[in-house]
Amino acid sequence: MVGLTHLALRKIIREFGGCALLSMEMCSAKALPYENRATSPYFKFFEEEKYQLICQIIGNNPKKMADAAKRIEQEGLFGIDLNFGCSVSHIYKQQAGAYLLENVSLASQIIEAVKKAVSIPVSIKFRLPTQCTEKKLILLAKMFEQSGADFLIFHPRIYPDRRNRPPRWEYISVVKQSVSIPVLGNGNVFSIEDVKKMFQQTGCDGVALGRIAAARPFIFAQITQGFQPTIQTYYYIARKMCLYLFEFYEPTRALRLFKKWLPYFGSNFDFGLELISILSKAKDKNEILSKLNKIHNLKILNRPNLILIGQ
Ligand SMILES: Cc1cc2nc3c(=O)[nH]c(=O)nc-3n(C[C@H](O)[C@H](O)[C@H](O)COP(=O)(O)O)c2cc1C
Repeated sequence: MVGLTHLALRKIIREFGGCALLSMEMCSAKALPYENRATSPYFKFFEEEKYQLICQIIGNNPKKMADAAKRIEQEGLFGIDLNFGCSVSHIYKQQAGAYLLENVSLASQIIEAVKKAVSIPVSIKFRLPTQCTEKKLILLAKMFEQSGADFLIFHPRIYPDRRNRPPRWEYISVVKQSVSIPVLGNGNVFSIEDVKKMFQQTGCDGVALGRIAAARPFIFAQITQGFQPTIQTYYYIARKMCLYLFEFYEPTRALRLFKKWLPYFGSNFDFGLELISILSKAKDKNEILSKLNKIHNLKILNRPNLILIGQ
């Protein structure tokens, strides 16, 4: 997730534990072969997370996507995810992301080229195509499988649906039933109960968590290991997020990333907007930490208020 699944968030998630696979921030396929890990703001990872790390690439040129995939394999990461789901308008206009759902032949060429170039797992992250019918969705999922995808991550929203419309989980079942490769469902899963519901209602093989992972990085440990957070857990996360961001990134970027993360963190609390407003006025690491020290009496919501947050 752009601006969210950076080194700092991933490190906090890994420290709590319980997560199977993690995704980096999306990388441009065109740029990726030339990225320098020491200076790139996106193509950054720790040695110890490589075994569970997926790098998502975006682009529409089969050769460039294959070259990017080779670099990811050479770096020793777990897998490659092809972004066929991004609906942000400048990406769509460049005929990449969700646009590829409307050009099935090019999408298929990309998957085939990437699969031919590497032997690590290749997944497809996609959403509902426009003017979606069940038939169109089934054909699409089958095409992904036939072209060589190892698993699918499906977010059942149509381009350009906004986030206030709920994802249509019933379409996850349609995808699941049309292929024999694993299907991970995604969309508005914000609690253990939601995870259970998604498995039960859709028959999916796994669940991909987005915004809740930023709001509650312990969610994986909570689901798979019974971790019980306390109010102190939340203060700890905010402090760690600040310290890690300023350790891993230069100060301007670190401050920007901290502020980008704040609405997700704030969504956990009653009067979260007030918390966001206080912390977003901070101008550097010390100010964030000192403001955090002065925040007391946070009231945790059972369910974070994430529905309207996001791009
Ligand atoms: C800030 C932000 C950045 C995102 N960036 C990406 C991205 O780079 N690639 C991607 O496949 N999805 C991206 N997404 C979409 C999420 O992966 C996910 O599909 C969506 O948020 C729905 O899942 P959720 O309800 O669990 O958050 C992004 C979402 C947000 C809010």
